[in-house]
Amino acid sequence: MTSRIYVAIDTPDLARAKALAQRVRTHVGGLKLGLEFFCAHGQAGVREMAALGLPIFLDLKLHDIPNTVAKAVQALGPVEPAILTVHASGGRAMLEDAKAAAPLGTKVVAVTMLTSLDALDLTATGVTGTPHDHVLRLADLAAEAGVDGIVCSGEEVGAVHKRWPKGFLVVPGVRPAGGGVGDQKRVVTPRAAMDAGASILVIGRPITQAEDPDAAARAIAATL
Ligand SMILES: O=c1ccn([C@@H]2O[C@H](COP(=O)(O)O)[C@@H](O)[C@H]2O)c(=O)[nH]1
Repeated sequence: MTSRIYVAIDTPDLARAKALAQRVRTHVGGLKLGLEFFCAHGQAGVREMAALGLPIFLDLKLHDIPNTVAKAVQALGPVEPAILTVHASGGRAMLEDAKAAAPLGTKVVAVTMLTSLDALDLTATGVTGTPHDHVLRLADLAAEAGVDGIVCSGEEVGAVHKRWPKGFLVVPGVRPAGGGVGDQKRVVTPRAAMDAGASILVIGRPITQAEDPDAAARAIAATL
């Protein structure tokens, strides 16, 4: 069975990105490339990573007015990522236009509340209510707009899965039991996220910063 782990290759170093991907490829289902990689290497870099033969998750978290996001999604069309992120808080029209502009085979998923934020951070941005409520509100908006799914933490994924059983639910901010959390605040274990209904997990540093990334990926995969 294909692994549900997408490894976050967060580095501006193309050679290191390729080497990491090659080391862990038998234990992961795809490669997640984010802002750090894309700002350094753009679409040419994405193509080089895609040539390794694993699905590409392009995590650019697009967030702008509908026309600008739609044009950006269109411009990304040639790389045909398997998954592409936009921010749910961009609003319904932006989400609809992003989905309409994406290639047919690309899942557009909407980031709800970053896993690096907690309740205090949310309040500080002027949003009232709990992270749970906020994520569910944005998940409903994403479903109504017709995108394929959302990104949320493992703390909310169970509730979202109940409301949107067919939604493609992406969970980052996962950490093996006892592992360092770094800048992540809403964290669960990989197993807990899968049990709650995650479609895929995004895992970066617990694999890429490990002394032996291959062994780390294998150990995490064995818990699923
Ligand atoms: O809410 C979000 C959305 C995206 N991410 C991304 O996932 C990885 C997580 O990396 P770790 O090293 O496992 O913390 C990273 O690329 C983020 O940009 C997220 O963490 N939270």
